Amino acid sequence: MMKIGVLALQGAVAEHIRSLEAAGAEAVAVKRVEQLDELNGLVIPGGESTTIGKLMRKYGFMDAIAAFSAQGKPLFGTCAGLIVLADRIEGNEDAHLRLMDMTVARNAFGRQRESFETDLRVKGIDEPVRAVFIRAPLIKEVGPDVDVLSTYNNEIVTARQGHLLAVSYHPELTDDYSLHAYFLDMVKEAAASRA
Ligand SMILES: NC(=O)CC[C@H](N)C(=O)O
Repeated sequence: MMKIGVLALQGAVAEHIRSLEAAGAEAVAVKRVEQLDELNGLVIPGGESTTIGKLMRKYGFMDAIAAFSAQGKPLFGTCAGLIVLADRIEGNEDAHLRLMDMTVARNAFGRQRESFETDLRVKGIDEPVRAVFIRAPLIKEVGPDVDVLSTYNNEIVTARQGHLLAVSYHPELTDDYSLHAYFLDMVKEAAASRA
């Protein structure tokens, strides 16, 4: 069985663990870099990206996750986790892991629409995906290696670059496990190609 970690420094951790288990994976909360060695994939959850970034630096996760990614092990960033994966953040803010070739805007929906739910069409998933947006970021620009998997009002909200998956919403807050299942497929493929 594939073992997937959820970075547990801040944010929606338990919900991701539940969704990963429902999709058929073994899931664990990750608090120490040593745990990464035993994982096939890692989720970076939603929460507050500045806080997550600070704690990642403090506990040595920046280099450890970069090395994890360099082995081709998949990463899945949701909401704040998407911001953490991005190479560029609008507004002169320092980026964090800089793994995905994209520019993101934080809190991009403004006050009127701080949070809402909708059904999204996601490339590679047959049924519409239930998505909860909470003070969500948007992907403003992507490089040539990034595949856009879904848009909302013509703005990019789901993207994939090889073994890296990013969504601007919270798929873990619904009973729809299709994105976690999609990520689990990415993890299985990556593990098979490393074997
Ligand atoms: N729900 C979320 O993860 C929101 C992300 C948060 N607004 C940030 O910029 O980090």
